[in-house]
Amino acid sequence: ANTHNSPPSPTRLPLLGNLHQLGSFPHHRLQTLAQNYGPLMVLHFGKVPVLVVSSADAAREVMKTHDLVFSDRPKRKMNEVLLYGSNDLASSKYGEYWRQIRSVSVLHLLSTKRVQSFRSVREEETARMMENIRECCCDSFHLNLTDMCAAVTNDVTCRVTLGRRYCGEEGRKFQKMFLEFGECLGAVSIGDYVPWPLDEVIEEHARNGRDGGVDVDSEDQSDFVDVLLSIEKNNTSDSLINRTAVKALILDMFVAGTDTTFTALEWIMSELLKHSSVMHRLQDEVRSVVGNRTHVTEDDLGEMKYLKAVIKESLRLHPPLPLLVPRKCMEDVKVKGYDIGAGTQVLVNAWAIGRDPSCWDQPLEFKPERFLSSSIDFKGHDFELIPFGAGRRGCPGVTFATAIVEMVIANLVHQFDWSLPGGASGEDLDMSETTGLAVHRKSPLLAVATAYQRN
Ligand code: HEM
Repeated sequence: ANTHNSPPSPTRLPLLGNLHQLGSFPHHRLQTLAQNYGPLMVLHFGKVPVLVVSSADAAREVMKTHDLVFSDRPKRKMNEVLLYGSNDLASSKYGEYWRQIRSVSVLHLLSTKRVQSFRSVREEETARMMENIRECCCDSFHLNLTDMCAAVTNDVTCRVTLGRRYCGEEGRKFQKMFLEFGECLGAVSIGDYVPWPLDEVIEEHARNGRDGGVDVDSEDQSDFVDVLLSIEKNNTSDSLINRTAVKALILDMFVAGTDTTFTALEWIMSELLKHSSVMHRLQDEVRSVVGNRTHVTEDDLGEMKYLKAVIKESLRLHPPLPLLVPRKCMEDVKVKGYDIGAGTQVLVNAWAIGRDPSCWDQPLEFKPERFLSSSIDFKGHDFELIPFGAGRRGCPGVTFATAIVEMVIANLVHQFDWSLPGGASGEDLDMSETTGLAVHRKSPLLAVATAYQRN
């Protein structure tokens, strides 16, 4: 007898499968489909079966109970071409190579200790951003906060990974490259290899002779290229960290880290501009912690409970990667009584889970207060809030990202009062989303800053 028990599936077309049902905002359509078919359903993208996970409970089954089985990533043609043949961390298949580069990242690049060692970089780049705003904030000048958030994220990432900022002509070269790179990742096919100035950067580091001479465990401020070259040079025979792995890992920091972090900043500022009472409560907290000093330092952040609640609430409603990063099932497995076959791809709809009325009271309201009396966090233990994923493949950059986000937001609301151009009311702010891997605001966030006068 056939005992195979597949999750429910919407009817599909012979060739497209369910692809035609996804529309421009797959996370929205998949939420609607899940309301009819349940928190575990199987769609077909062409011929490929895709398990779509849409509740906290089902996400826990996939990313905790059966995490190992679901720790692979689907192979994407684009990654083979662009990301040094899937040698990067995010798209690497589950196995020994992934284990080694993951452990290098977690221990040496993204650890709490390493993130703390770059405190002065975040402080300087945040100060530079505030200075730029101060220069513009006269006569109701409209700032493009979207661009400014992108710039600060990019500058911090450049300094931490490559050792310096890239501005002017050089900066444009980098920016153009990332732009092309992003477009290619979304495209169906590309003709040629994307030119990549990373070779030059690595050569420069090697010429300066720091490779091999860095204590990879120390708290000194070696950039990621230095650390990785050291690890490469001091290789043991079973190490798989070669020059290609070094490049792929550096690239990962930009591809996985910058667009996501800057998206988070952009949505947080949007929600604050939309909800002036939340903005004022946050400003009260930040200004009372900082007292008479001119700016927020990282030491102040620990006391800012409401700031952390604002960030959580924004990531709940606007996870930068609404469907996380696809996973792949490595062997046949039973999940909540359903049979899932090896090779099935997996999408977790973190966006829908963050808005699920069975987890959240008034789910569509922006109410950071809900987190003040709750221990729910986004570190991958509470499955109703998983903007960073969870488990073995969960985001290793959480500490790195939150350090930037807290610092930038705290300073933005401490040093300035904010309003919308033309005195528009927050309710009128357009919150439309773009389509794409990371979901941005459709229109850039324009705002007017007024320097805050301490008395
Ligand atoms: C707000 C900012 C960020 C968000 C929302 C975010 C989100 C995510 C998500 C959803 C995943 C997939 C998790 C899973 O499959 O369970 C991921 C993976 C990853 N993230 Fe992040 N991320 C952010 C910032 C960063 C930063 C700053 C870095 C590095 C500097 C980073 C590096 C990575 C890497 C390397 C992976 C792949 C891990 C693996 O496959 O083993 N992320 N991130």
